[in-house]
Amino acid sequence: MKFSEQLRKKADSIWNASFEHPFVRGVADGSLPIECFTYYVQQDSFYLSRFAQVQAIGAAKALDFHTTSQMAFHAKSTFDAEHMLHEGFAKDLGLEKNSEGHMAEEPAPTAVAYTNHLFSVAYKGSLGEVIAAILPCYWLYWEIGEKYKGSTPEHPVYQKWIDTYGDEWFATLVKEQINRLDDCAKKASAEEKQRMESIFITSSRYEYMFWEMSYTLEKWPV
Ligand SMILES: Cc1ncc(CO)c(N)n1
Ligand SMILES: Cc1ncsc1CCO
Repeated sequence: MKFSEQLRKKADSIWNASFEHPFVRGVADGSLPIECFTYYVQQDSFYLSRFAQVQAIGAAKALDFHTTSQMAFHAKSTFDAEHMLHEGFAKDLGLEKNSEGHMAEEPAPTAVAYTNHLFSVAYKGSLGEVIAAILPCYWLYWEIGEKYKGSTPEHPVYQKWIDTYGDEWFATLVKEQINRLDDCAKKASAEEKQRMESIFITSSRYEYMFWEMSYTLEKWPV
């Protein structure tokens, strides 16, 4: 079994919890309160701005020219996706970007914790560990897109979100990173692969927590 398949299997119960989360189900059937989605878009705009920085650190960590170029291309694609997806939402939902170029008035505890996890891996880990950290973000959304492709939430904003992650351009990016994970794993020691697994599980847990954060409109307690 490929290393990516092993990780996917280990994360299965965590990913199933995401598929069934009321936020995800609510987008698919149109029942999600719009204030939860607006809050999600703001926090996700912050998240993706940090995600692109982590991809760029991955570009710098790559050991060959081609991978550096591809990782930098992926950082640019994250910006393009954020722009494409969230710009439309911003108009519909009445949101604006701040001086850092994202929409969160204040990043919420889970969004800060998740992006700090990504940064910690990016600064101290190998490229393989960086890919293990960012892969659940790609792969989980791809599976959500595939799962809910046929849904028609009768809400233009929710429909656009489902269509984006069910689209072929996204699938191509995801498959490339799954292959990169397997390439890195082939060259990694047993200890490094153990770290990659643990990092992948942590990111999977944070993906679940990101839905919960959005559904409950999480705030700092003080
Ligand atoms: C939190 C989060 N994870 C993954 C994606 C999709 O890449 C996203 N937009 N936001
Ligand atoms: C993971 C992800 N999310 C939005 S775009 C993208 C991939 C950018 O390469």
